[in-house]
Amino acid sequence: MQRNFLETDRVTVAFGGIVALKDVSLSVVQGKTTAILGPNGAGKTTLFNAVAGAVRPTSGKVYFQGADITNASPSRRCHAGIARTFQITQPFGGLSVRENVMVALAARGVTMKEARAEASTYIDFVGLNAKAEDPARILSTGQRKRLELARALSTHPKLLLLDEVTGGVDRPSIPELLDVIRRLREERGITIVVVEHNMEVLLGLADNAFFLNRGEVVVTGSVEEVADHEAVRRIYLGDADVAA
Ligand SMILES: Nc1ncnc2c1ncn2[C@@H]1O[C@H](COP(=O)(O)OP(=O)(O)OP(=O)(O)O)[C@@H](O)[C@H]1O
Repeated sequence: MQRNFLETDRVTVAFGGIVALKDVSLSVVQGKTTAILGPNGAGKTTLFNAVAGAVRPTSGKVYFQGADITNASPSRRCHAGIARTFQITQPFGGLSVRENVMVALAARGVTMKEARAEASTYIDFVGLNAKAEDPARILSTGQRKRLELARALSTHPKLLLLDEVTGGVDRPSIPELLDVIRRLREERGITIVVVEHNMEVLLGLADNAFFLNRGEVVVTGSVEEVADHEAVRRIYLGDADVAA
């Protein structure tokens, strides 16, 4: 059976009595940017965790590049080309931007000399050259997000899961962050899945979207179709629950 680049096949994740995901079938096309939308507690982070390997589905399967990775460890998935960023960025505050990227590279076992050279490439890519020797703790939220992207690049990802891309980022800094994300796809061929609340951002960034509510996919389609869907508009305008 021909499978898409990333697929979840009827994935259910239950934490005791709480069903965080219920029969979620997600399909991500290589080279496209896919958005995951939904109100608080809809299951977006749990879906990322199930793809990255931080949680195991209670039932269902996860496929990446045609291979069943449902039971693969997070490090095996990382090795296969899956990387993620987090809602709350966690750089080593006392280390410089350059050192933060080098630490990520060292985890891959490269020499210090190679790590320094490769780190420069990624720091340049995300536009943090001027901050390379500054400690990460003095970076703005937007700069931290870009540092996180540089760190993610060090794993040579084919698929990048971005949680709350613009969350906490001041408005004027959003365009340059989005520009980096677009270039990840255009120049590095990385397939991107984003969780993002800002509809304006999504319309300029994503091709397809999946809208989750209470752990279930309730709307899918192009990002424009999903943004225009009545249930989605209701949630975004009033934060009401679709099932209510
Ligand atoms: N480790 C866990 N143990 C118990 N319940 C959990 C766990 N992780 C998530 N949940 C529950 O699963 C549901 C989905 O949570 P999840 O964090 O995936 O939603 P989300 O869409 O990412 O929400 P937000 O937008 O607030 O980040 C919630 O009810 C949450 O409380």
